[in-house]
Amino acid sequence: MIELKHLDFAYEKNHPILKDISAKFGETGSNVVGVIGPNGTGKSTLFLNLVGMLKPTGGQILVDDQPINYSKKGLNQLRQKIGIVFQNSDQQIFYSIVKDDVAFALHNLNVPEDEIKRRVNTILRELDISELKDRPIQYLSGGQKKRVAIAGILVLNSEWLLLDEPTAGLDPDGKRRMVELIKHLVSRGQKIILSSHDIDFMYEVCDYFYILRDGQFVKSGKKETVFDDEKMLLETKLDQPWLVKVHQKLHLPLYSNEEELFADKALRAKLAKLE
Ligand SMILES: Nc1ncnc2c1ncn2[C@@H]1O[C@H](COP(=O)(O)OP(=O)(O)OP(=O)(O)O)[C@@H](O)[C@H]1O
Repeated sequence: MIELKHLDFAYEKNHPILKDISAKFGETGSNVVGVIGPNGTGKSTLFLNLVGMLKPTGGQILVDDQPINYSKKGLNQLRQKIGIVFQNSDQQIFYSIVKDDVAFALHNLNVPEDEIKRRVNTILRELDISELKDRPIQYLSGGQKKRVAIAGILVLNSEWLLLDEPTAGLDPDGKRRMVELIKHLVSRGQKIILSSHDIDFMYEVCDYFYILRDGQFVKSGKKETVFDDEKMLLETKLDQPWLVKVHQKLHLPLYSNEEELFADKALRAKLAKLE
């Protein structure tokens, strides 16, 4: 579990970005946690605090009940528990060829060569990018680069995966593939914390949400309830997921994804009667 205890963070003195945030990620049994909020409210800053790249200016972060240890050794250990994929995947590319880049962190941890090969091959297969193995990263598409960046983190088998804006720049097909990938990772036990402005994408993949406004969590809850207050969402410059709108305004059941809606036989029968 990742616990935030009265977390404060400021880049500059007297200009707080995160203010007295307390939360327990993983406590509710939710495996996919969404952090949503308007531009510049501190989502990326929060993520960088969670992986120890930024140090809180107040309060603390506990991972499995232990405060983060900011020594080089402590941060290396933390990376094996929490991995992050940045919004801009280019920021975390260290080698020019895919397989070398994915192996980068394992080399740093002195994992034996044959074990590295095995893990890299397994993860590339799992992410459906085996054919990219020997390709130069600079010629890959944005979606392919994103997958390579995710592979480079997953190869560490970390318990938590932080994805900052994973659908940024992806076309509808890339977005669908990202949904599938997240669902696949979750099905094999991966815990994920996500941030994205794409509210329908977030509604589809996350099961628990934290709403961040002006550096504080103003609301948190399960996907079934956290979006029920349209006024509060508008004040926070957020939209309701379209399935929640359909539920509230047309009094249809609350579906958790599009497929559920289109597969609703009772609804289809009612609509057929109207024709
Ligand atoms: N390195 C930095 N130095 C100073 N201020 C920064 C730095 N990085 C971010 N900020 C400021 O901190 C605030 C929060 O930024 P952050 O990137 O965490 O927000 P965000 O919620 O992730 O935004 P977005 O939705 O646009 O990605 C912003 O006002 C931003 O300008």
